[in-house]
Amino acid sequence: MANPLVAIIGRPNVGKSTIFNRIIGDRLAIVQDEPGVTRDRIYADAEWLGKDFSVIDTGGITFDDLPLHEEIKVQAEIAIDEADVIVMVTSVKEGITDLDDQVALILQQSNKPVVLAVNKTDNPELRNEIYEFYGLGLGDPLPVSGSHGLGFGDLLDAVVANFPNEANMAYDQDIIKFCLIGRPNVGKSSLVNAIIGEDRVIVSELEGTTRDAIDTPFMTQDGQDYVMIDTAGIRRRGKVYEKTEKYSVMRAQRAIDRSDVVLCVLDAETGIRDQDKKVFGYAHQAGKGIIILVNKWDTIKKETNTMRDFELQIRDQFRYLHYAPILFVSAKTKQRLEVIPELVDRVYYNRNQRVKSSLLNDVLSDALASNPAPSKSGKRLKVFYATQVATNPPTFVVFVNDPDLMHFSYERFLENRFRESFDFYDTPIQIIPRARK
Ligand SMILES: Nc1nc2c(ncn2[C@@H]2O[C@H](COP(=O)(O)OP(=O)(O)OP(=O)(O)O)[C@@H](O)[C@H]2O)c(=O)[nH]1
Ligand SMILES: Nc1nc2c(ncn2[C@@H]2O[C@H](COP(=O)(O)OP(=O)(O)OP(=O)(O)O)[C@@H](O)[C@H]2O)c(=O)[nH]1
Repeated sequence: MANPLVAIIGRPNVGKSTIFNRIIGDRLAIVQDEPGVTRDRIYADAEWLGKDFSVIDTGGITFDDLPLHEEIKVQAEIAIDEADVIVMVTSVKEGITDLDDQVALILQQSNKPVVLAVNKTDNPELRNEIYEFYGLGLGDPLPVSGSHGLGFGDLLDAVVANFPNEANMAYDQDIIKFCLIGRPNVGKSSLVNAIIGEDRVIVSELEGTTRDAIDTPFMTQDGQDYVMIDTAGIRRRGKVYEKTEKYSVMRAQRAIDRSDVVLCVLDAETGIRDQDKKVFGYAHQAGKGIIILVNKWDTIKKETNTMRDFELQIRDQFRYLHYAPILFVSAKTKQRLEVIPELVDRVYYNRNQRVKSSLLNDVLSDALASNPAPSKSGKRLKVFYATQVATNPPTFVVFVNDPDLMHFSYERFLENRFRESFDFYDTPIQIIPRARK
């Protein structure tokens, strides 16, 4: 379940972002009007010959107060700490530079697999010049051209060949994976400690599973296994790069990708900030089950409508999370923390439901009868039938006469009908309109 992570590193201007974009292909074409981290991306999913992985362009994590050669060292450190395979990018145009040598030295001392890409090899003549790159001591240099899209087959073959054994990376299917995300200081670590510290929780070693050192497995007394993914980054404390925003966003994205359910933590004391919206939006886009935790509830003076008003604010500012339950908690007083595992269970269970086609289509016909499909420029949308094609998140293909006639608001209407009729509470639902000939 954890996709292998590939880090792209190299000195400025060698073409890292060009190569990043080539590797992730058209995945940057993200639907507009959706919240989340869409621009200026340094982390994305990719696929090669049926193998899924994630890529990070460490060149995008910059440190204003560091001189260049120090900045590159930190980028290399991030790659070594996080990635399964590192792609070091150089350029045939300039040959080996001092900075290349420094980065190569750091990589040699790590025991991470490195694939060496010699970029800007735009034509066959330039291929003769790549041999000097053996001098970096990182194995065979592979010629690529980011701008012309050359050499990527061999490059990705070499990357994929270095992936760790899949069996070692997967948690068992019935283990519920969740993570806590939120901006610095909202209380993620305190929540983690308070949840794990509960008497009803037994920290288990998940025998037989090689678990990621940054994850915390535990079991509740009813025997349900959980893995808290990337335990709020607490084990990386002390690294220079820990506090930079791009790094923490990347880290959160990766934790979200690996989880079934995401606990989005807000701070009651400071209220909602713009920064909260970015990663919450990503969790929604990734189709995860979402629970909103309002932490530090102990700091708030309560009057009759305090909770209701706060809830209205959340609903207003996070409209796309209309399905997510909200829980007001305190890591300090432990208020309502005991509800969290139950809620995580419920979200997980709901997202994994599979609905019988006959029932689904009964609900669909009722929905169509109560609110007929709209028409657009004289053409009316006809909806024929629906079928559930996936769980976790629940995904439905709806067959129609012309998918272009499916308006967002009608899609939302069907989504809500399905949600209410089948207890798909707390989870995004995906609806894919498809033409039936
Ligand atoms: N000739 C040639 N130019 C390339 C190739 N790939 C990238 N470039 C150019 O090299 C320059 C740098 O490319 P980027 O992808 O921005 O390089 P980068 O390593 O991400 O740079 P930083 O953001 O400074 O770290 C741009 O002008 C690209 O158009 C290539 O394969 N051939
Ligand atoms: N009053 C009150 N304070 C809290 C609560 N939870 C956390 N805090 C305090 O908030 C501060 C930040 O808590 P952390 O748990 O370190 O927050 P974090 O989100 O892990 O922070 P980063 O590691 O910086 O991302 C600490 O001083 C905590 O003691 C709470 O429920 N009530």
